Amino acid sequence: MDKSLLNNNEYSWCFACGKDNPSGLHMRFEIDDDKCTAYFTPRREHQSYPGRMHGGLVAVLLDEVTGNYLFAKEGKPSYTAKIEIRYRQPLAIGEEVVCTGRELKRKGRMVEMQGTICKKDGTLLAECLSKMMIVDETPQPSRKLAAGEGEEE
Ligand SMILES: CCCCC/C=C\C/C=C\C/C=C\C/C=C\CCCC(=O)SCCNC(=O)CCNC(=O)[C@H](O)C(C)(C)COP(=O)(O)OP(=O)(O)OC[C@H]1O[C@@H](n2cnc3c(N)ncnc32)[C@H](O)[C@@H]1OP(=O)(O)O
Repeated sequence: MDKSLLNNNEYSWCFACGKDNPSGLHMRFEIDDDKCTAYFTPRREHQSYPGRMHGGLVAVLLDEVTGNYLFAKEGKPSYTAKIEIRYRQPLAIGEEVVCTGRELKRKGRMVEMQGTICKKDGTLLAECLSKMMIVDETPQPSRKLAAGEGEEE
């Protein structure tokens, strides 16, 4: 993998894992041969209805853990082309969960991924099936940001 990509200043603003994004989730990952794992504890600012994590942010956890597995394996970014989520049980605010991403199969540049989120006792809370397209180019920042516009005043 080209480690210089990971030190790219723009990448460090990723909402899910970017270390410089003050509004981000700051996810961290462990990569094995066949899977990526992330541990995450939803906080109050991630809430939808009282006590439960917002479903859109649950989708971020699944999207990121699958995308990270593919990036670690390929050394290239991939874009989410499709993601289908089954929300089985709520993710409780303050309770750590285990997120896992794996590859199921691929055809050309399109890779089918599976993501799961479980409680520490193994109870399945949410799962996804997604399609990710591997890309050769390095994603570019928006022209406005590159020109120094679009930052907060
Ligand atoms: C500035 C520097 C930054 C540096 C960063 C560098 C590195 C990053 C480092 C680390 C990354 C680490 C981890 C990543 C973690 C998480 C990942 C997050 C991912 C995202 O958060 S990402 C944002 C949301 N996402 C998008 O923003 C995608 C928008 N979209 C597109 O960009 C295009 O849409 C694209 C590329 C998907 C495809 O476009 P395309 O032009 O390449 O391909 P095309 O459309 O021609 O399709 C070719 C064949 O795929 C089939 N096909 C297409 N789509 C399909 C679908 N959904 N279902 C079934 N089949 C499909 C067609 O039917 C055709 O099939 P056939 O050839 O048989 O006809």
